[in-house]
Amino acid sequence: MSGEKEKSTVTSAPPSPSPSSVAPSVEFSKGINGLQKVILRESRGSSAEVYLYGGHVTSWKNDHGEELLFLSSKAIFKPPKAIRGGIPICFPQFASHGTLDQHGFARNRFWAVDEDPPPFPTNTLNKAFVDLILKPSEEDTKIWPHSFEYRLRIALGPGGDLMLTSRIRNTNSDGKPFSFTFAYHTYFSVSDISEVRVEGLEVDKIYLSTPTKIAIIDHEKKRTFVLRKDGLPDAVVWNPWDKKAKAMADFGDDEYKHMLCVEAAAVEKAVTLKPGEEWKGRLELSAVPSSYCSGQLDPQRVLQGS
Ligand SMILES: O=P(O)(O)OC[C@H]1O[C@H](O)[C@H](O)[C@@H](O)[C@@H]1O
Repeated sequence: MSGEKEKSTVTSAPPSPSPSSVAPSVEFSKGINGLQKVILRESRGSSAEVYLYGGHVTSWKNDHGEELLFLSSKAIFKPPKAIRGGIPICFPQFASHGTLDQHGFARNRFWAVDEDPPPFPTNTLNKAFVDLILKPSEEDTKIWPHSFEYRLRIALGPGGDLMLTSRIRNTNSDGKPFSFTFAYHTYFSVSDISEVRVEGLEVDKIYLSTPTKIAIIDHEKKRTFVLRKDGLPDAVVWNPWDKKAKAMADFGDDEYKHMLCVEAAAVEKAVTLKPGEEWKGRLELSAVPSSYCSGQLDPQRVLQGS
């Protein structure tokens, strides 16, 4: 990892009361290169780290302290470069499907802590969570001429499940709708890419209308990641493999062996919101002992040229 050492500065109170003896906690501290990060801890020991830069989850550990996400040892924690690994947010554009830079701009903007988010229907008791918000700057509206409020809740459940909920609202005052594509570009940490199966899929493909549950089976680790998604019909599977890995400055030559991106996405059909309308897209990740099997993805139903 590049840059300065991390240092802890501020500790906040837990976000909600907990019936268990050790309450879930939320701690604000300085991470790499002094960038602000939030550490979520759950009572049984699992944890997650979120950088305000990008609204980016960089770490998710189970209650044995094992890292479940891949983060490149060469990740550059310096704007405007997006952090390589963890869970980058691709918004308002996935990949190069549009006029913006690859994957849009949400992943390289500074998000703020949302002090007073509108209520969530879900129960937050016993969860460590943080609410972030992104609003466009004047510069952003020059490249994407729309006004929006993007609220992101990142929560760690009592069993160590990681939940990301995005709520995106059109706040245009000119009466105009806007459309976007989206992905949670999750980098899973795997023992050895040759020992991993995603329901028998190939890499660098966009799978359309997938099941809402996807299993990533790591045979060597005897661990299965279960991805559940809502509001996100598609899934992207990506690994750069050897040649592309060598060409990427922020990625180690051999690191492709230890990562796999499976991305819950809305790509085929852009989401369109009228002023005042809100979209919700949810990702829930859990890591369970193998072997788990969800529904099969259809290798015939892929978006060509992805
Ligand atoms: O290098 P990035 O801009 O982070 O993009 C990384 C990758 O993201 C997606 O998964 C795309 O399908 C890939 O084609 C792309 O290379």
